[in-house]
Amino acid sequence: MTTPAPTWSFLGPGGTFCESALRQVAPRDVVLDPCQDVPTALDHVRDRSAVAAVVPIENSVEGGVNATLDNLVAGAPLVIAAEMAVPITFVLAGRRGTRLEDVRAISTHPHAWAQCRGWVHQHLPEAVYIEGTSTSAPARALAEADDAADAALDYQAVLCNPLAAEQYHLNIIAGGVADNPDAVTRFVKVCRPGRVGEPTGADKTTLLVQLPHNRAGALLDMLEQFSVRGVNLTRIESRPVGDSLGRYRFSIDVEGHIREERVQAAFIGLHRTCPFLRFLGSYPRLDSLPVVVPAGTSDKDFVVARSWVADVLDGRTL
Ligand SMILES: O=C(O)C(=O)C[C@]1(C(=O)O)C=C[C@@H](O)C=C1
Repeated sequence: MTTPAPTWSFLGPGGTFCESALRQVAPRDVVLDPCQDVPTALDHVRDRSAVAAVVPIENSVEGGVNATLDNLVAGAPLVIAAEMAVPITFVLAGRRGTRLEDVRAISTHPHAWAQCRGWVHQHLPEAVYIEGTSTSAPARALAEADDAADAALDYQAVLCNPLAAEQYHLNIIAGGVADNPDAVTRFVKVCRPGRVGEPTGADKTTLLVQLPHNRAGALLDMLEQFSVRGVNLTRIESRPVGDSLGRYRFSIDVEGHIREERVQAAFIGLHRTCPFLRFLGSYPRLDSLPVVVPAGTSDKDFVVARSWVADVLDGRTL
């Protein structure tokens, strides 16, 4: 009996940067499940119609991707299993015959627009922006618009992945469009939670934590849970809880794996002192750089210290 090919959801349609990220890690026989937005892609993992989703989480120009950060806190728990980075450059593409001077309106994903605003301002200062659900959705719509419907489309060009321009047979009006040529977006592969795997020595852990309300020093106390255990933070972002002003959750990446003692100890401290804590996965870090474990915080240090306590309790140590 052959096992069916796994289905992976992602922000579609085909040709998004998200699909480029998925291709880095998905098995060859993957069944693609392109979704119209990030929450739908994540819900397909929750309802078991997909085994994994690939979604953007952090953009080097725009920062955290709120659609992903907010969904990971809201629905049934999911965990990050891998991270991928995709260098981002755009092309300005249109239907055959469209010239730069014909472009009065451009559609793309808001993050893409944020990364190309300067270029557009310089080359098409009059062009207006039409929001798209992804970089490739307006590309596909432009390609599918027949001449009769063309008048109904309110844009003449899109900013998209060069792969999308190719896939939808659009003409490239301008290539290498980007205000920052080194822009990178970090994507994550997200799965349903299961038994946590083993550490590789070069891991990252993602979590969400909410501070106790209205308490002086609450943020400092939370950060100390990491610093006293030698756990280094690589990202921290605040997101409003949503129910009233002034209440925030923090989305945090730390170096290390939840199977490591010092990371576990930090989680235990947070669990004792914060009203909300969600573990969002321990996974190999992209750059494979081994995590530096400060003196006194290695697993061995914890084991030795615990056995000293056991000796005290048993009356073996004075
Ligand atoms: O629309 C796409 O192609 C996506 O993969 C989404 C996304 C994002 O959310 O940031 C990813 C990379 C680019 O920065 C622009 C858009």
